[in-house]
This record gives sequence, structure tokens and C-alpha cells, in this order.
Amino acid sequence: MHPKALLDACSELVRLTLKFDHPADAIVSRFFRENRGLGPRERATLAETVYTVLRKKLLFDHLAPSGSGPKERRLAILGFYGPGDFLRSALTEQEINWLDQCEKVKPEDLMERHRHNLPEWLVQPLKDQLGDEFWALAQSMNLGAGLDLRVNTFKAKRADVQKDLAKSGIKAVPTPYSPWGLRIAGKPALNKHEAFVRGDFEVQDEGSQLLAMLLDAKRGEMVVDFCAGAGGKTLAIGAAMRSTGRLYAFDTSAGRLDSFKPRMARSGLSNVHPAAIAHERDDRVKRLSGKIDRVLVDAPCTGMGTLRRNPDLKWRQDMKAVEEMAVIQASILQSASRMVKSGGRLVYATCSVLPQENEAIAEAFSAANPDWTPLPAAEILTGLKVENAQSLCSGGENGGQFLRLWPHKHQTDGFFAAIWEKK
Ligand SMILES: C[S@@+](CC[C@H](N)C(=O)[O-])C[C@H]1O[C@@H](n2cnc3c(N)ncnc32)[C@H](O)[C@@H]1O
Repeated sequence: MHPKALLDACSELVRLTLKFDHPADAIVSRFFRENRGLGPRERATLAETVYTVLRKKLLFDHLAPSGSGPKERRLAILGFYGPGDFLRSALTEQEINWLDQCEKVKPEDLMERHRHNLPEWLVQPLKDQLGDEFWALAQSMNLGAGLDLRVNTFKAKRADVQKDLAKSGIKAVPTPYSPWGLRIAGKPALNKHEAFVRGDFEVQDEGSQLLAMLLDAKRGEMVVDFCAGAGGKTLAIGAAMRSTGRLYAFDTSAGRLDSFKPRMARSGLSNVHPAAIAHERDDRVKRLSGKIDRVLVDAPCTGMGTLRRNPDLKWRQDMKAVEEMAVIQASILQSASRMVKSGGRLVYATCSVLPQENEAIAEAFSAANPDWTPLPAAEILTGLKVENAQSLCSGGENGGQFLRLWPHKHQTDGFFAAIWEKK
């Protein structure tokens, strides 16, 4: 595609995304469906340009007014993903001069907000938790996420998948914490790879793998993944159960559960039972009261731990959304907990880095439910032979109570988990 046409397409996609009326990934996918002639490199340029604009929106909004032409074009120029010469061949002389000026701006000349590119409502809760480390987090949140795989241990061994990938020139190394994970260099297309089609692996962040591990589901048990969505963690749990017992995958979104079906077929698991529920007090849930060995509540959340992948979320939410989410999270956790039998395990997890959705929910649950014993995440993970498990945790008397993953420290998305055992 001619550079000018590609820049025009980038500007149009920036314009569509900045309406914030749908999630950015849905808008990008739709644009690709409607423009089927786009090749893989053009798609990469379009997607990365839009994501850079979303990540650095405050900086670019600050720089854009000094240029001319439609605002979305100026933003697309600032965020353009590709060689500088290629971009410049699409620009007018005036635009080239403006871009040169923008590229000379030094970070020390910028205000804080133009450096961290985070909305004010999110900055203070992060600074309160992290102090000086806030800047390392802000920086890591404004970079793209890496690519992790979870080996389907029901079908394959990690070392064999690693060798299979190497044969096709894909470099993969074991993830530092999850015994199921491989970290891939770069972003190779994997969905047509033989090992993927065979169901030997799924794409899954190492953090999500650790959440599934905390449930520690065993062969033959009755287990519920309460907010199963497209089933990422369900598949990990099902493989840990060696396709035995019964694993219910509940979600209020039938659409998400539908997209789980092809993944389930690939995985070879026959113990998974997906079921759409109307809400957390659905009759299906009530019927299982006191019957389940382990329940995972991977609760809906603001997703503030996933800004590397979903940078639009920070502009589409606010503190009011966090507070509303907390009410839903508490209600789901309370309902889901009723299914657990005596001696059973409950795990509450989010992909948020905000204490309102994490520690506050877990501590309120513990206070209101004295018949539950909180279990320390660090001990569970150490027992499962996760190296340096303590470094993944925080809270409680010795800092090992909750799983607390951070992009800048652990190269995962931001995740939280709390665990209890029913007395
Ligand atoms: C964080 S996502 C789950 C991701 C999924 N566990 C995975 O690993 O791919 C949260 C899910 O909760 C579902 N959800 C929202 N409200 C719910 C409710 N009241 N009961 C059960 N699921 C709910 C959403 O549809 C969404 O799929």
C-alpha cells in the first residue's frame, strides 16, 4: 500500500477508536474485516499506530495543537508504527517540519501527565501503592505486552512444545514462574502452527496461568470456574484435573462461552461443562450449594492491570466505574462462595491493580464470613514449586497473603488473587 494511503487508513482508524463507543480491539477487528485487502504488515502498522495513540494520548494531545490538518491525522503521524522515512514520504513539508519539532521535545521539558499518560483518577491510587516505583509501572503499562503460551499438559510436555516451535524458527523459553508456560520472542503468528491446531498450547499470559494454579484442582473433583468467559483459565484447570471429574464453566455471556467451544475441542478435555447463567444467583448456582470442591471467581473488573493490551480502558473508565464494579464483585464472590463444600477452596481474582477491586473485596469477604479461613498465596505457590513465590505476593503478616502481579516487576499483566478454605 502507498504510504499516503496507509497513513490515511491509520488516521481513519484513530478517528473511529477515539470515539470510545466500543472497545478498541473490536473496532480494529471490524476495520480489518471491512478492509479485507490489507496485508499482515499493513494490519500491524494500523493496529500498533492506534494502540500507540491510545497509550500516549495525553502526550500526543499536548503536541498535536502545534500542527495543522485534521487532529486524527496529526495523532496518527505522532503514533505511526514504522520506519521514519516511510512515514515522511507520506507527509507534506509542513508536517515534516512539525514532526521534527515534536521529536526534539525532551521528557524533562514535559509535565508529569504527559510523561505517564494516565488519567488523574488512576494516578493517585497507583502512587499510594508504589511510591517511586510508580514511574516504572507507568512506563511498562505504555509498552505492548509480551507473548506467553500455556502448554496443555493434558496433551503435551513443555519441552516438546518448545522443540516443535524451535523447528519452525520460533524461539520460546520457559516462563520464570509458571511450570506450564513458554515465553515467545517477538509476535509470530501461531494460530496455524501444527502444535496449536493439535491443541498442545494456548496463548495465555503467565499471570493467568498462576491464577489457575492457585485453585490447585485435583483429579476427580467437582470444580466451578464461575466467570469463565472465553475459557482461558477453564482450560488450564481442566488440564490440571487430567480431564477427570466435573468442571462447570459458568458465565453470564453466552457469546463468550460460545467462543470457548473451539478452544475446548482443540484441548481434548471432556470434563468441561459450559453453561450460561442469568446472574450470580441463578438457580443453577443454587442447586450446587455446598457441593463443589473448588470455585474460581475470575471476577469482571476494570481491567486496569491489562493496559498494555487494552490501553483504551483507562480512557473509558473512571472512579465511579470502579465503585460500581466493586459492588458487583462482592455480590458475585458471596454467591459463588455458597457452592463450596466444607474443606473446599475459593479463589477470588481480578486483572486490576486497584485495591478497591482487590484487597478491599477480599478483606470485606473475610470479615463478613468467619466460616472461611484465608490461605496465604505464597505458601500455596511455593508448595506447587513456583520459584520465588514470595516475590509475587503482598499483604498479610509476612507479605505473602495475596497474589499481586505487576507488569513492571513480573512481566505479566497486573493480577490479584485471594484464597480461602471453607471451615
Ligand atoms: C475477567 S472475565 C473472565 C475471563 C476468563 N476467566 C478467562 O480466563 O478468559 C470476567 C467474566 O465475568 C463474566 N461475568 C460478569 N458478570 C457475571 C456474573 N454475575 N456471573 C458470572 N459471570 C459474570 C463476564 O461475562 C466475563 O466473561
